[in-house]
Amino acid sequence: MKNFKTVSVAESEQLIAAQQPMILDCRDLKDYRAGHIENAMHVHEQLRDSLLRKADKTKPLLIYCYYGHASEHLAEMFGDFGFQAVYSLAGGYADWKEQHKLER
Ligand SMILES: O=S(=O)([O-])[S-]
Repeated sequence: MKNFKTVSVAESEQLIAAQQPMILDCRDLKDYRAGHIENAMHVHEQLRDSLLRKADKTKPLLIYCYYGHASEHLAEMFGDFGFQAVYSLAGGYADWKEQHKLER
């Protein structure tokens, strides 16, 4: 059984507004620096490992990457470690940006 949920941009916005998840960006650092979802943290290996070991497993977690593939693997890993509410952004930052471009 899948231990995380895939969410659209619209669903992720609702999630952010309602539950203030921890937001993890697993793209390259330079791309994170060039722009990221507000309040997202860049996940490097060390942060990932320390979160897996020490973070509150009941706190929702929203993970995104470029197009929504890498984030699924990471989401699965957090799910395997017992995190209870893990979400992967379908379409990744590309979709997020596209959506926000259209709104402007
Ligand atoms: O970031 S990605 O795995 O979707 S290309």
